[in-house]
Amino acid sequence: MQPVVNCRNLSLGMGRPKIAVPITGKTLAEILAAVKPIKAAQPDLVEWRIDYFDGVTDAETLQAAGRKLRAALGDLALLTTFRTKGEGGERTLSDSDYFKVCANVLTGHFTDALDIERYHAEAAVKQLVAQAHAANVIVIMSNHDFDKTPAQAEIVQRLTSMVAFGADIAKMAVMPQSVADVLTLLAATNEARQSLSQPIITMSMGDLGKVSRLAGEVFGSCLSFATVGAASAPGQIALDHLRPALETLKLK
Ligand SMILES: O=C1C[C@@](O)(C(=O)O)C[C@@H](O)[C@@H]1O
Repeated sequence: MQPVVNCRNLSLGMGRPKIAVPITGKTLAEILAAVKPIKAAQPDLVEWRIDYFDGVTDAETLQAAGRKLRAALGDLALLTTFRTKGEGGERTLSDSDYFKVCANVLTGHFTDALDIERYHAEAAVKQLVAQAHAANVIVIMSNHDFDKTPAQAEIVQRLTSMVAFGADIAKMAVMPQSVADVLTLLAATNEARQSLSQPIITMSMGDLGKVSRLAGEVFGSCLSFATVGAASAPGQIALDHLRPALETLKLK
């Protein structure tokens, strides 16, 4: 039995990979304007990339915007992510501000899932995981390498350590410099999905890695990020192209 995580109305880890679409608006007006076309495209989940949002460091502004977004999304599952600059995000924050922002997301009660970056201080990461679980929020723990693709064993080890830190889902995004790097990511995905007790999300970024965003059901990644409008990382495929490809590659 493959591990499955339920998030709102989604079962992650079962069947075809689910499709997430990022919202990267800077203002509340831009964020809310993105909702209509995204809903029309019918993704499975929306990712709010709050590192793009101008008001992210003010708790009240963040929470008020989060509640408006939540209401606008209806029953669509929401993942909230602050991606730090060092991992490919828009904004630099001190570690303590990063954890404050994430805690403000949780006390705002608007999100179904929270992205927590693995490579911050262990005690702080574990405390945030506990806070998320107490609030019934799914933890998607993450690590991004925008320069290279680590060795297969290293990718598996990082995903394994995320599960050891309490992740409900472990996520790894890497940059390929060669076709062999894409194969490394796919092999690591297949290995980790067999050894871990939780579902995983992986992707090889950029054009070379696009194939990894299509083939999750075969290799073991439960979610693929697609675009409706702006992309939030290199290599993301338009949702209208991704969905039929995932259906085509579906395992009977
Ligand atoms: O972790 C990820 C994956 C991602 O980096 C991608 O490559 O699709 C896009 C990010 O918005 C998201 O938080």
